Formats: sequence, C-alpha cells, structure tokens
Amino acid sequence: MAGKPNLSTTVLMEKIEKLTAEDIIGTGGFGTVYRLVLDDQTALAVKKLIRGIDRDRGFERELEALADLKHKNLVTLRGHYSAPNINILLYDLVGNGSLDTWLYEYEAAGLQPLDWDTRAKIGIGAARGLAYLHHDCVPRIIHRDVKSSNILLDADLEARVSDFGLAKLMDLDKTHVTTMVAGTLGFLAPEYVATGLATEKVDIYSFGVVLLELVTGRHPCDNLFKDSGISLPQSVRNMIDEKNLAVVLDGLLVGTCPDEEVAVFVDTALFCTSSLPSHRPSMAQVVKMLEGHQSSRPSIGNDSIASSSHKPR
Ligand SMILES: Nc1ncnc2c1ncn2[C@@H]1O[C@H](COP(=O)(O)OP(=O)(O)OP(=O)(O)O)[C@@H](O)[C@H]1O
Repeated sequence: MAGKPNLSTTVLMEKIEKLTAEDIIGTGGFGTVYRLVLDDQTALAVKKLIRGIDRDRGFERELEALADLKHKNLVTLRGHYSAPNINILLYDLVGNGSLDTWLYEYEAAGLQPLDWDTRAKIGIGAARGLAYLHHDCVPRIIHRDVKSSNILLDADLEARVSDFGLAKLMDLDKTHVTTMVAGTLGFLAPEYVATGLATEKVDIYSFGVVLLELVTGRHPCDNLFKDSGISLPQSVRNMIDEKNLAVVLDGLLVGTCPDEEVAVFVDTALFCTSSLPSHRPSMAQVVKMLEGHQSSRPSIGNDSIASSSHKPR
C-alpha cells in the first residue's frame, strides 16, 4: 500500500472488505466508489477497480507519481493497493458531490442552484488544477476525461478535479470500455474521437465544454444535441452569431450576473473548443483569461440563488 493513511495495510484492508452496498457513493466506468470513514474521522473515497492492474507494466510507478501530486484543486490520491483479485485506489473524500449533480440534479439532491459567483469560482479552480497537471508536473499529465462529473466540490464549493491520470493507466490495461477513447462523448475533442491521440489540447477542448455547462446549464450529452447532431459549443456559437449572450445563459442566472463576466467565460470556452487544436489556448492562458474577469467586477447577486446556503449531500 502506497501513500498515507496512518493505518497498517491489514487493518485498512479489513475495513475495506467490510464495505457494503450502503457505503457506495457511485459507480463509474472504472469501478465502484465507496465512502470509508476511519477511526480518526479521516474520510476516504475507496475506488474498487473493475479489472486488474498489471503490476509489471509500470503502473505502480505511475500511481506513486500520481499520489505525490498535491494541489488545492485536485483530488488527492492517498494510496493504492493491488493484489491478484483486488485493485483499490484511495482518495480524499470530497464531500459535496460532483459539478454535474449541482448543475442538473440539484432539485432531486436537495441542493440550491449554483449562483454565478460560485460557478465562476468553480471554473477558475478547475482551470488551475488542470494547469498544474499540464504545466507543473514532470512529465506533464493529460487528464483525458475532463467533464463535469469529474469535477468534485468540497465543503466550500471549491473545485477539485478527480480521475486525472486514471484514463491513461486503464487505457494501457485496456479496461475502460465506456468509449473507444477515454472520455464521454459530448466532452471529447473531435480529433481525439478521430485519432484516439491524447494531447493537452484534448483536455482544453473538454474544459471549454465544462465552461459552457457552467454558463448555459446545458449538458453536452443532452438529447437536444444528440438529435440535432450539433455539439454544445457549436450550438452556443450559432446562437451568439444570431442574437446575443442572454440567449445562451442558464435561465437560473438571468438578471443575476454581469454580462462582461459571462462574455469572458463564453469567449474563453469558444477559444478552448476551437476545432483546430493549434488554435486552442494553453491551460495557463485559460487561467489568465478567467482570472482577468475578477478584478473590477461588481458584486451582483440574487437571493433566490444561493452560494453559501448549500446543503451537504
Ligand atoms: N474522491 C471522491 N470523493 C467523493 N466522491 C467521489 C470521489 N471520487 C468519485 N466520487 C463519486 O463516485 C462516483 C463514481 O465516480 P467515478 O469517478 O468512478 O465515475 P464517474 O466520474 O461518475 O464516471 P466515469 O468513470 O465514466 O468517469 C461519482 O458519483 C463520483 O462523484
């Protein structure tokens, strides 16, 4: 077992073996995630991978490199454990769920809709996390599966990017069967779908889609886009060409946010989702563009849309 928790592997594995269906947080393409609270109240997310990790192929080294990464906008990998029949990743538990739940299922989850300031904070935080992976890690890390369900929110609704590095590991092991390439259609850069070749620009495209989710409140896999064959970025481009920014704004935000801030987010998102990868900005540029909007912004709020009165799930 690599990384933290302050427990012997045996004790930890005993606790993990006792996890039941009641402890399940959710299931994704790589496996099932459980909540585990240790005696010292450390809360962990235990990801049980559906297929094995081949320990001879450098995965241990890769996982150890991932466990070394610390950034306030990344979900920390605390450890991993591989044995013939069990492969486990241990992460910090991020207590407030994923961004997609907050955007699309907030009513069912008993949450308040996200206000503009919080959405802007989440966009900037996620951009910083991704910029760290692209620019500050050696070798650099391409996420490959950037999407709103991989952006978790902590107690302060700060973004924590999850699942980085995992797509590459599992792709090497050919276990991720959700799509031919890692990722979810709707978020994927066209050249990634066509070639399967992942570069930083693939993440930047997907991040642009996430920015559009924050602004429009629309999921890129919405039937509307599937039926029309037009992607979320293309649909926003078309609408802005024809009319103005207000037509693309999430109805929940109308009248609550300054046009110039929304414009910065939309411009950045459209820049990120340029069809030619070479026309897309770097993540460092994205952070600068998004941060640029903050300095002189007036605070405009709407009491019906809360940021601080969220309820934990
Ligand atoms: N560190 C964590 N803290 C809290 N919840 C988590 C954590 N990691 C994952 N989850 C939750 O567990 C569930 C499954 O997550 P997982 O990352 O396996 O799949 P996904 O992102 O939903 O889908 P995919 O595998 O296709 O990317 C999701 O509801 C996710 O929000």
